Amino acid sequence: MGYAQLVIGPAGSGKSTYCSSLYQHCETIGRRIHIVNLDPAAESFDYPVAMDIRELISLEDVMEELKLGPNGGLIYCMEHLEENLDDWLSEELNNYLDDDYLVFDCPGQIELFSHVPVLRNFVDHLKRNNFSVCGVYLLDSQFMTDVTKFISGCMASLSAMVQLELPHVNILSKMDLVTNKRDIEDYLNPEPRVLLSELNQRMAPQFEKLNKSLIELVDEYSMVSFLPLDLRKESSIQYVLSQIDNCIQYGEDADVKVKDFDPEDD
Ligand SMILES: Nc1nc2c(ncn2[C@@H]2O[C@H](COP(=O)(O)OP(=O)(O)OP(=O)(O)O)[C@@H](O)[C@H]2O)c(=O)[nH]1
Ligand SMILES: [Mg+2]
Repeated sequence: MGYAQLVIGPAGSGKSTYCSSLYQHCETIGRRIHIVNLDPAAESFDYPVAMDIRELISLEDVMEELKLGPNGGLIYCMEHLEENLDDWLSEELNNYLDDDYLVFDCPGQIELFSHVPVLRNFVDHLKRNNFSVCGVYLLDSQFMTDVTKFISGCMASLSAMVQLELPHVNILSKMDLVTNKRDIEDYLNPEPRVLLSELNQRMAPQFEKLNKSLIELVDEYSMVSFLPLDLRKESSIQYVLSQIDNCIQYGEDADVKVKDFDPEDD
């Protein structure tokens, strides 16, 4: 059994930075993880790249040869990945051991996890290869300034959850930039009733029924639970990681690995 995180979320929400901080954290505590780049447009990395979609296809070539723009080009690259799951991905996965832990750094184009089937098929392929996979959805805390943005962030995350059908962890990223923690606290574990009343205050009266349905939806899917992530704090990274590990039942094997690092063995 392998383990994997699929790191998704809107453009610029901090996915690649999260991957690199996670890598550093794991290096510090002596835990083996591998970060995979799935973004054909990525140019530089703060982490060692274990697998790289750019070895399969180059966005630059696609844009030039097919006369596509950056987003159409990206979709083409991802569809190419989809067609090569059995060849390229399976072959790459062969390099990893049974209990290895892979973290996939995805592109930020939101259509990839709302209605384009590429990532769904990617995940299904991982599952067929015996990986236990968790969707890790990052949302930028900078946008959590009012209830309407919170709800639209929840909806985007929900569409990823419905599309991918994975255990799902929501993260509020860039907590170091939040100056007034109290503003955010309202959205970390909010009362549905409070959200509804805020929403009704913000919107014209004809939206009241819609607002009620939206809040019920968000509440029923337990979407209103975000883990705050402050990358300056090891404890924050560790907590988020432990929650994700829990979701994919990574644990018993970890004990074995810790023993491997026992200095007495040297
Ligand atoms: N202050 C602060 N800035 C952050 C944090 N995480 C990311 N950033 C900044 O936010 C910007 C986007 O970060 P990335 O990690 O590239 O975001 P991404 O989600 O990988 O972006 P795409 O791959 O383009 O979708 C960069 O300028 C980062 O330096 C954080 O925790 N704190
Ligand atoms: Mg990125």
